[in-house]
Amino acid sequence: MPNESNFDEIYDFLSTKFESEKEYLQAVREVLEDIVPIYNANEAYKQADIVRRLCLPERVIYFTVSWVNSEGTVEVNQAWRVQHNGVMGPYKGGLRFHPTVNLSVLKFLAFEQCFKNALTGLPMGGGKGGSDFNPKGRSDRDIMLFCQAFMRELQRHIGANTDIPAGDINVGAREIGYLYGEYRRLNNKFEGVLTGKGLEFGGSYVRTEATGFGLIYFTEAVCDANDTTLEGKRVVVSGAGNVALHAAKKAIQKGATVVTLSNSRGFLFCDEGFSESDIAWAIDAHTTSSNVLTDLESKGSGVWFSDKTPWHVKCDIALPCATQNELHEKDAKALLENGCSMVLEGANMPCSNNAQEVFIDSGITYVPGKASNAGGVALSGLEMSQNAQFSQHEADVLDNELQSIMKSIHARCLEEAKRSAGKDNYINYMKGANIAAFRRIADAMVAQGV
Ligand SMILES: NC(=O)C1=CN([C@@H]2O[C@H](COP(=O)(O)OP(=O)(O)OC[C@H]3O[C@@H](n4cnc5c(N)ncnc54)[C@H](O)[C@@H]3O)[C@@H](O)[C@H]2O)C=CC1
Ligand SMILES: O=C(O)CCC(=O)C(=O)O
Repeated sequence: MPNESNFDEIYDFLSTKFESEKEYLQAVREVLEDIVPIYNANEAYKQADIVRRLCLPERVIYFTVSWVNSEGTVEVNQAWRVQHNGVMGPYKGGLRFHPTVNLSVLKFLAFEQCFKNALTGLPMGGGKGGSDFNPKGRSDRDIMLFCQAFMRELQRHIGANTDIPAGDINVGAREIGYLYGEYRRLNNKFEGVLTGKGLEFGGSYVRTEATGFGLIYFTEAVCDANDTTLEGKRVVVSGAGNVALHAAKKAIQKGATVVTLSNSRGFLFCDEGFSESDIAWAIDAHTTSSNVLTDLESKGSGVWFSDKTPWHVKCDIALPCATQNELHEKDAKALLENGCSMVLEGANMPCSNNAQEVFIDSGITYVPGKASNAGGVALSGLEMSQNAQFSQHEADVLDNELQSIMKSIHARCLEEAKRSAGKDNYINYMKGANIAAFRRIADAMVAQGV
């Protein structure tokens, strides 16, 4: 029996079942509007009830992490791994340690990850995980103890061909090292079960840089499609973590002027643009400093604005690279008023639905993170294949591969956006990304049966 569907029917079904999961519903809503017409036009998709099945995670693992900190006190944290969809390959996606982590946040991230991973063209399904543990201000030893306790639970659900976690907010090289060490000790296996590992134990060159660099390679492809370049463009970046700093570094190398960086406490403004050495310093310091941006100000670079976001700063390009829902409708309007003509997401879902509408209605270029920040997971895919071959490729080879993957993601999105463009010929990258990814996943789901 074919399952004809419409947006309201599916969205109502999900919002009744998961009423309190606002981030998950937001991410699903963003995709559903674009894919329901594609679904309804395809008998095989309808026969297999693809849309409803694709919106629901295949498996959600919940566990409690009880651990003893370095002072001997027992601490208890909540943790999850959402294995959303595995038709394209082993579940793949990062781990986030942050007090705001909950099931809704991880379900939205895992859902988006499936679309992102499909866009890379590599054989990876989508997943995401993490914990409400807050590593800020904790000793190195506490972080190690937490990571070990977390992995003692997680290890039974993952594996190099099953589910391969990586880093995300507050999970970088140090945490991946502790997690990997515990997995190896418990399983007596040296396998590519995590990506983002140290170069000495199966890590890949360019993985650390890949998300931020990939974002700039995608931006270059957009510029190219619009007969322009990054040279001389003013760029507003939010965030001051892995993605933001590597995006800033590559943008500067391409001749752009990066005028802001930010964190949850405010933003740093540098009218003449940060130098490459400012950013190199911040890349070294950001995991140990309690506020790398005020430290940068103390070194004479930029002016710090407490409790403010960077969206009212004049720019040509905005790159939100911090966290979800950091850019709202009023911020989108401020960016437009100040001449911004391109917004490309480095973070996952940083723009609210209303902000996205402002960009799209105004006709400026807006690219969702599932396309523009896919460089990180793409390089993770390359780390997995290096691990499977027990090999390690050179940095320049991997950087070239990253550039070519970002170009082909851009081409896939552009092709679908052109195909679905209205009379105004607006290139809707969000629609292009959603549809291009959906077709790949839906075809794989049909092929694998119900
Ligand atoms: N690390 C990776 O490879 C990838 C990360 N992402 C996404 O990029 C974003 C940033 O991740 P990373 O740079 O890896 O994390 P990170 O932990 O290195 O940096 C996060 C940055 O965001 C800032 N931040 C966090 N919450 C904030 C808030 N409420 N308001 C303003 N700033 C806030 C932090 O101060 C920090 O500067 C996240 O949305 C993540 O999901 C996406 C693709 C891959
Ligand atoms: O490298 C990975 O596996 C995941 C990266 C990630 O979490 C993301 O793309 O949001």
